[in-house]
Amino acid sequence: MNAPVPHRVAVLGAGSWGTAFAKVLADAGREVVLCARRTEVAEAVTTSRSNPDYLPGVPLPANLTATADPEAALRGAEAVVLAVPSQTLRANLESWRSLLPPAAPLVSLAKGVELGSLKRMSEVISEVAGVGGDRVAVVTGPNLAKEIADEQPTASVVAAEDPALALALQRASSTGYFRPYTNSDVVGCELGGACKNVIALACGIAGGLGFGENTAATLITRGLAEIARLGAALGADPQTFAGLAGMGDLVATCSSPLSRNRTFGGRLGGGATLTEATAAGNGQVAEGVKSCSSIRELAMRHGVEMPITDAVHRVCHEGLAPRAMASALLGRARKAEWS
Ligand SMILES: NC(=O)c1ccc[n+]([C@@H]2O[C@H](COP(=O)([O-])OP(=O)(O)OC[C@H]3O[C@@H](n4cnc5c(N)ncnc54)[C@H](O)[C@@H]3O)[C@@H](O)[C@H]2O)c1
Ligand SMILES: O=P(O)(O)OC[C@H](O)CO
Repeated sequence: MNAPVPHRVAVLGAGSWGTAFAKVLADAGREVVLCARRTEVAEAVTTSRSNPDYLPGVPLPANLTATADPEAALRGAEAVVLAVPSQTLRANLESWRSLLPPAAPLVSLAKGVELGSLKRMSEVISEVAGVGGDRVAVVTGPNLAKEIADEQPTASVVAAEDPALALALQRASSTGYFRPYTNSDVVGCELGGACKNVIALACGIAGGLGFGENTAATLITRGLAEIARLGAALGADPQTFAGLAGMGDLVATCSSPLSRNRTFGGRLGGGATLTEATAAGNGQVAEGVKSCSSIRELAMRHGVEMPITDAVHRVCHEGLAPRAMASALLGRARKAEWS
C-alpha cells in the first residue's frame, strides 16, 4: 500500500537540526510550519527569514513559516517531525499529545537513549503518543545541521517499520542536496545515531589530550565494533552499522569540528570540568553526555561489553581523569580483533 506523501508538515523544535530539516522539507516542496519554544525565535524566522540563534546567515524559504504556538503548528499537519533533545522528548511530547493530528506519522530526529527507561526515541514516541510502531519513523545519518543548511551534498536514512511510510517520507524530503535512503531497521538506525555521540565524545577527549589520527581511527573503528555488538544483541540488522546510520554518522561526528559531542569531549580532554564544558556550550546539547549512561546500562542489561562507552561514562560521571582513559582502555585483557 502506498502512504500519501505529506504536503503540510509541522516541525516541533526550532534548534539547529529542526530548522535545517524544516528547510530541507520546504526545499522539497512541503508547506512547513516550524514551532519554536521561544516567541522571539519564531518572530525572528518570520521577520528576518532566518534563525539567527541557531543557523545565522542561512536564508529560509517562503514556504517555511514559524510560530511559537504548537496548536497552530499542528493544525492540519499531515506529518509531525520531532526535533527536540532526546532527554526532553517525553515531556515535550506529553505536552503536545492532545494536539497531534490523529493519522499523521510521527518522525523522530533525536539521537539518544532515554535515561531510566532505556528506550529508543521511537519507543518513547509510540508509548507517549499511544500509536503503533507503524506510524513512527526516524531520520538519521551523517547530518551535521550547518552543512545541510548550507546545501552541501549529504545522504541520510529514513527508517520505518512500514516501508510505505519510509518511501513517502523519502519523497517528502528529497532535494538536490539531500538524498535520503529508506531502511526498515529502525532499531539499528536509532542505535547508530545514539551511540556515535558517545564515541565522538571519546574522540574529542583524545584530541583535547593532544592525541592524533591513529587514536581517533582506533576509537572510531573499535567504537563501531561495540555499537554493532549492542545492535546484534538488540536484534538490529548488522548491515546497518556499515551504512549511513552507522559508520557514516560515526565518521562525520567524530571528525567534524561542528559536532557538539566532539567539541564537548575536546573541552574535557583540555582540562574543563563537566560543568565548565556544559557552560561553554551555550545551551547546545551534547547528547552523548547523558546517553553514555543509558547506553552503558542497556549494554550491561544485555551482557554486551562496551568499553569505550563505559570509559566515557566514567570520565563524565564518575571522576575518571581523561588522561587515565587511555590506560583504562589499553590495559584491558588482550583479545582477538573479532571476538
Ligand atoms: N544539530 C545537528 O547537527 C543534528 C543533526 C542530526 C540530529 N540531531 C539531533 O536532533 C536533536 C535536536 O538537536 P538540535 O541540534 O536541533 O538541538 P538544539 O540544541 O540546536 O535545539 C534544541 C531545540 O529543542 C528545543 N527544546 C525543547 N525543550 C527543550 C529542553 N527542555 N531543553 C533544551 N531544548 C529544548 C529548543 O528550544 C530548541 O528549539 C538531538 O537529538 C540531536 O542529537 C542534531
Ligand atoms: O553536533 P552533534 O555531535 O550532536 O552531531 C550532530 C549530528 O548528529 C551529526 O550527524
